[in-house]
Amino acid sequence: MEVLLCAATRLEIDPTIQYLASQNIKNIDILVTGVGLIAATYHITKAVYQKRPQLILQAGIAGALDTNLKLGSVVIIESETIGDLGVMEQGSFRSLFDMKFLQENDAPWTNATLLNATGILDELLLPRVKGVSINEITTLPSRIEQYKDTMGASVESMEGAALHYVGLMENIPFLQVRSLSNFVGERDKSKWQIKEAIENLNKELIPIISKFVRL
Ligand SMILES: O=C(O)c1cccc(C(=O)CC[C@H]2O[C@@H](n3cnc4c(=O)[nH]cnc43)[C@H](O)[C@@H]2O)c1
Repeated sequence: MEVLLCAATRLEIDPTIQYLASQNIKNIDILVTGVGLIAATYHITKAVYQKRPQLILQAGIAGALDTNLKLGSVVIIESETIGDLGVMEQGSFRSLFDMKFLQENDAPWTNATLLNATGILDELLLPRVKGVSINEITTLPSRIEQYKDTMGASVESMEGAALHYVGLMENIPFLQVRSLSNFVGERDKSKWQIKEAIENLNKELIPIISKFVRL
């Protein structure tokens, strides 16, 4: 099976890149997309057309919106939304669905979410959560509540929805794996656990990859 493994930054998947190189494993393409939805969408789409992978894995760190989640823990994403695509009007946020630019089940959306219904999640024992992707890293408490309460999201990233959108549109199985480096809204980086999150993410990645590819 040809697998495309992508991340926003090389640092996030560097231990896995090193491992794959040390084992001389060739049927996994590595893609560093850059940070953000636009860069991720462009680079994933380009790689899909050039390589036609049978599985796209996106791995990275993320912020936890749900304070019951543990920093450093690894989760898989069952659905994605885009948190800040719309308009702030009279104190409340209206999404493209609220504005009627999109219907909730227009492809590739299912009930206004980008759902991973490929069955891949069933093969893994990791906790499943809902993700929200944003362009502007969230700091406002009211926004955090909105993403949690209105969108049901537990984790926030800047690229997840790009993977789900492209995977669904191109009918390619995909999996988003995230490790929680910080609580959303916490800008004091001394309280982030980036090192632990990257270590734990990469510890999970090799067993996940080996489920789909002979290593
Ligand atoms: O500061 C560092 O040492 C460092 C090392 C590796 C990666 C980073 C990043 O900041 C990566 C940005 C990447 O992480 C996701 N992310 C992480 N926390 C959040 C958050 O609270 N809200 C949104 N996104 C988050 C995001 O997907 C970025 O691509 C820093």
